[in-house]
Amino acid sequence: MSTNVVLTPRDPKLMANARKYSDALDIRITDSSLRDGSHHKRHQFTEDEVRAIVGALDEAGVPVIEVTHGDGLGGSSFNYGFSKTPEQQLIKAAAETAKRAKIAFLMLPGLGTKDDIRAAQDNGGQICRIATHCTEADVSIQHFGLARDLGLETVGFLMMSHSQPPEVIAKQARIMADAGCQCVYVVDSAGALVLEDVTVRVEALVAELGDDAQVGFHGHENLDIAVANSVNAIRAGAQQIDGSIRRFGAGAGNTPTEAFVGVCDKLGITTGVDFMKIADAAQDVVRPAMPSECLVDRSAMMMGYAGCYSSFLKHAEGHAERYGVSAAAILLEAGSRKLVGGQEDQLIDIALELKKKQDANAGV
Ligand SMILES: CC[C@H](O)CC(=O)C(=O)O
Ligand SMILES: [Mn+2]
Repeated sequence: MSTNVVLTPRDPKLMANARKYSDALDIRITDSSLRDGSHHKRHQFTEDEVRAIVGALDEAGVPVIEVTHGDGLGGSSFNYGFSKTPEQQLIKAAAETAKRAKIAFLMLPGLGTKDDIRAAQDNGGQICRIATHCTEADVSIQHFGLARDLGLETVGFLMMSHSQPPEVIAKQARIMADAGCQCVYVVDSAGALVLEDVTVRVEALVAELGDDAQVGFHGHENLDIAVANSVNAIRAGAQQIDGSIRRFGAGAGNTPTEAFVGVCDKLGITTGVDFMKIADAAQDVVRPAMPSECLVDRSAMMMGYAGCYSSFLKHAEGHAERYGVSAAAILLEAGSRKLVGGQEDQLIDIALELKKKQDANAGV
């Protein structure tokens, strides 16, 4: 367990790397509300909402803004939920609106294609974020190769990082870095990592990657500690951190960008984001575009507790209503079965099994 209690002085080589990718900021924040928040919004973003949110984030100084369907390029489908507005149109609107921020997009190999990456770049996307389950980094190799050939900046997402020990995800991070990934993220998809769980994973990646690639952290708020987890990630050497303004993300949402910026200000960690402006943006621009607040409610807590993929929440709520069972019970069971993204259909099986048990208990 780490004994770090203050911001770790960085290796000068890593800091040089940070300057290369992060414009001399201590850490670089990526706001994911227009991608991770797409889950909470059931993929119903309009172009006007994207322009308004990008404008406000850009004005506040957020350096990177991610825009895509919640499940990444090509996610608009029966299984994941159809987008109201084609994501490529939203990426284009974001790129047209941003004056300073770079626009990032997410893709999961097998769901998005190489042509989707090319289209996103044509529409103004500059950072290609490629996500795999944390034991399957090898499926991203050709996509990182393409992204680098196209001159895109690259980020890798090791999803469900709570489910594997540090040494396993460090080896997976090495696969991504060798394939051309410039920053590998520990992704706490379930919001299940608790404080030192983050520290040891980030430290393992930093040790493995050295100055070959940066390390990032993407948190979820299901157990209400995403800001603290993100600070731990920085102390362990992470140089890129994801937030979502107003926590607008899957499950209980992500690390709230505005609170995180405030905490960084107080800790002397430079983000380049103006706290007053981001606080205003959260309240005045982003909240009106949200269908509801992202809450640490019973279902969200079950996801963090059981290690369940945050984007299952809306699917589980739909099945719970349809079959008259508890969404929290579906999510708890999905966590114990270790379901991963792409297995959304199995939530229906769980709901039906719960219904059968419930009916049997009631003598139906
Ligand atoms: C694309 C699926 C997923 O929402 C990516 C992500 O943000 C996570 O795993 O937390
Ligand atoms: Mn997420």
